[in-house]
Amino acid sequence: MQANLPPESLSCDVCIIGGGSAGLSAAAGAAQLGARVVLIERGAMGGDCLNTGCVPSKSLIAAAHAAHVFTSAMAFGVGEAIAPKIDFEAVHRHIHQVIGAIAPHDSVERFEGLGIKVIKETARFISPAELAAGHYRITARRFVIATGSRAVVPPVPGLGELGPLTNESVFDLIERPDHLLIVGGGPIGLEMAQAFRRLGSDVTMVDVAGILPRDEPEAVELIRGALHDEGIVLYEHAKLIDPKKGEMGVSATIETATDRYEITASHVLVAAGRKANVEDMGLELAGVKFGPKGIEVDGRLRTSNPRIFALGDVAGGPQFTHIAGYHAGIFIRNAMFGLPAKVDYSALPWVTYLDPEVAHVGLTEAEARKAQGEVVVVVEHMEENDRAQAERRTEGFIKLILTSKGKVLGVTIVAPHAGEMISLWGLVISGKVKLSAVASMVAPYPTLAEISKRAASAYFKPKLFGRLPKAWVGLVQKILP
Ligand SMILES: Cc1cc2nc3c(=O)[nH]c(=O)nc-3n(C[C@H](O)[C@H](O)[C@H](O)COP(=O)(O)OP(=O)(O)OC[C@H]3O[C@@H](n4cnc5c(N)ncnc54)[C@H](O)[C@@H]3O)c2cc1C
Ligand SMILES: NC(=O)c1ccc[n+]([C@@H]2O[C@H](COP(=O)([O-])OP(=O)(O)OC[C@H]3O[C@@H](n4cnc5c(N)ncnc54)[C@H](O)[C@@H]3O)[C@@H](O)[C@H]2O)c1
Repeated sequence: MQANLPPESLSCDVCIIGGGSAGLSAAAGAAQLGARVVLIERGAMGGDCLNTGCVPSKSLIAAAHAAHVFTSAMAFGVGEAIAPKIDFEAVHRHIHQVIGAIAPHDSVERFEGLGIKVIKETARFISPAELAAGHYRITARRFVIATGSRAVVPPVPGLGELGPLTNESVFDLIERPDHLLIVGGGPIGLEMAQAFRRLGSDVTMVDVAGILPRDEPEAVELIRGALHDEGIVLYEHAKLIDPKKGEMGVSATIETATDRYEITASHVLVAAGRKANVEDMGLELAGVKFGPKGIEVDGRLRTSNPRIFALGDVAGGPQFTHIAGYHAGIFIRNAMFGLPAKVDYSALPWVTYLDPEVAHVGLTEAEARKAQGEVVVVVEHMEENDRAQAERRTEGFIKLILTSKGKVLGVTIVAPHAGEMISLWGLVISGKVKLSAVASMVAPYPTLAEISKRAASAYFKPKLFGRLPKAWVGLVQKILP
């Protein structure tokens, strides 16, 4: 913060608010194309993903996976049934070492090295074409709002007063919670539930609706069972009532359609959805419209002020780091190359990093039926996959949603490393690759990824081994010497 300095005017081609995944990608792209770029970030460079989101959560999950190996190795004849000793301070150190290892990539120094002026201040529009950040007054040909989102504390009386953990504080814990109560069963809540459970915490989760509402019901069912088997207590379609500080930490009532449960927990984590960061930014002065979901944008990510774009979580669409990067690409094509590029989410992938992972791309069966009417569904189970058998991980499946002509509309995979396997299907959808290409590819044996070839082949099986091919083969065999 540079206090009491006289106002300094800056003029640039692109001024970006927010140094998270969206803002950093847009800044790097524009600067490398020769634009004069100013980037304003009030907090830590890297935003949520690096500091309080993807990176710490996946690091915690990696620690939890290591712990789980101890208790699951017996099935292979390895070890004995003992819970591993968890040094939670060392887990915390591991998480922050990983953040530290990635941080230079998102650092002020790296971006200054690209010729970008980085200002560590809070930005606020003062007119449709000017903003203030500290003592700077900045005018730009184009502005980008990439201010991200934050956790919502739902309006449950008493919950806010508890000062619950959110993604901003949970990775700062240096002591393992004895009993973690998680409010919200979306991807954040579930990933944290399994990770903390595997590291030895008791975990109770409550969701007003059902868990993972955007995923295929079969995937949700499988995950529900897996979490239950690991000892996570899950209340769905349930209400949290009257949480308050008690002797054990926090006490509360959970009410389902049929029962009421009194619970106590040592810590509460809120993971009940996100709110776009739109406040106190002078958006009204800039003529930028916004609503409860975030800033209103058109297909080219332009706001109601055509000089100003909104990217990433703040733009009210899907909230993923890869979408923030994708948005930055759309901005670059529009603002730098003058191309009318529009967002297209038809090949949008997402992965929930549970064990097994739940990976999806494109439409779900319900969405496809709504959009297309009739669809063809192919399901192949991991039981049929030799590698899954060898690794004793046969619980998952792949589900393809196809048109009657075999065009791929959507795919879900539930399996270890499903997130690594889903990219193939993203390419199939976005590149309009034929299903027959997947069916005829040579997949290395034995890999979990063979399940994709198997599912694609299953679609052609009735045609391949049907009456006509048989008749043809019969004829050819008569002719062949
Ligand atoms: C626990 C958790 C786990 C996640 N895991 C995954 C995952 O595995 N995979 C995935 O794809 N996504 C994941 N996400 C989502 C992902 O983190 C976000 O979608 C992504 O970080 C959004 O990037 P962004 O640039 O839009 O916003 P952010 O990263 O939030 O960046 C916005 C930046 O703007 C700054 N800012 C805000 N207002 C101002 C202002 N007025 N002036 C100056 N600066 C300002 C903020 O300080 C912040 O640094 C996860 C999120 C959470 C919370
Ligand atoms: N693996 C990933 O890619 C990943 C991981 C974490 C987060 N994210 C991103 O972050 C976003 C936010 O995640 P999230 O899990 O916070 O939100 P979410 O909106 O996905 O899920 C929130 C859940 O909280 C429940 N809920 C809402 N109010 C409640 C209340 N009063 N009591 C109990 N439950 C309540 C909802 O029913 C819902 O199931 C996701 O949409 C995703 O885009 C991605």
